[in-house]
Amino acid sequence: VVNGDDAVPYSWPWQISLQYERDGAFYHTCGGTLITPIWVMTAAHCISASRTYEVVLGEYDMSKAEGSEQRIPVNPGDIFVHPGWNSGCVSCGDDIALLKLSRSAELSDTVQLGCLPPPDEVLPNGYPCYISGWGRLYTGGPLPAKLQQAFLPVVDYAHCSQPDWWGSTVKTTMVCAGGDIKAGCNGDSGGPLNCQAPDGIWYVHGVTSFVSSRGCNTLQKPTVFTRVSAFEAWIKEIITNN
Ligand SMILES: CC(C)c1ccc(NC(=O)[C@H](Cc2ccccc2)NC(=O)[C@H](CCCC[NH3+])NC(=O)C(F)(F)F)cc1
Repeated sequence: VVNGDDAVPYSWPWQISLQYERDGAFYHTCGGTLITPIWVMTAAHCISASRTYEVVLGEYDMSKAEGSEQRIPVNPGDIFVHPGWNSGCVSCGDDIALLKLSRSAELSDTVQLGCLPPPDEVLPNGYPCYISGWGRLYTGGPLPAKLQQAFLPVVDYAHCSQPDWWGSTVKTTMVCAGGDIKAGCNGDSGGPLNCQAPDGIWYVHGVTSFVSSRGCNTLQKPTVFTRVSAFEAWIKEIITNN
């Protein structure tokens, strides 16, 4: 997250860290959202068939063990990438995947479920949301130890698809947010776009998908998210049948 702040510890208790194994150690590669005690929602582009993954819940400061972490392996056969995803075409969309955990997460005040928005709900321009993640602090920069967050207002499709914004790269199955000096960055992929409803409930409206290859916080190139409300039938189908 570029130009964000340290989140209040465990204030986004559905945020997870997706980690892959290399030479016997695990490394953060993407964010994700716990949506049921055994299902995590992340980005399809986070998944490589050849890798072994673990999900870390109840994480805040990556540099120390704080007692609330739960490390749960993901079995290779329990990774469901959206059938429409094309790894050579991030702008084609469908950048969403579901991971079934090998055991149930224990819910607590540091590990909670993220709520899915009403199906097909599209937020208006300027709606206040927050991105959270352990992605780079600036383009090419370091990963933070503590979970970061940044205020990222929604840029509606009418604005986001303007020629000098994302043009035809953005689709209606995506949500844009930001476009100023705050942005997601590598390592935030797969994580949530958190938006509070009038009744005070937080909903996860986006899965962090892409930023401009000219740099994470490029003006008029808002961070682009998979629009969760466009994929609820698929999410329900996968969770019901597996
Ligand atoms: C034109 C369109 C096809 C398009 C193609 C690629 C991109 N962006 C990118 O490829 C930039 C490149 C980059 C590297 C380093 C720093 C900043 C940006 N990376 C990204 O946007 C990667 C997803 C890449 C998926 C494809 N392999 N996502 C992210 O970094 C995140 F965190 F924002 F989700 C954006 C749009």
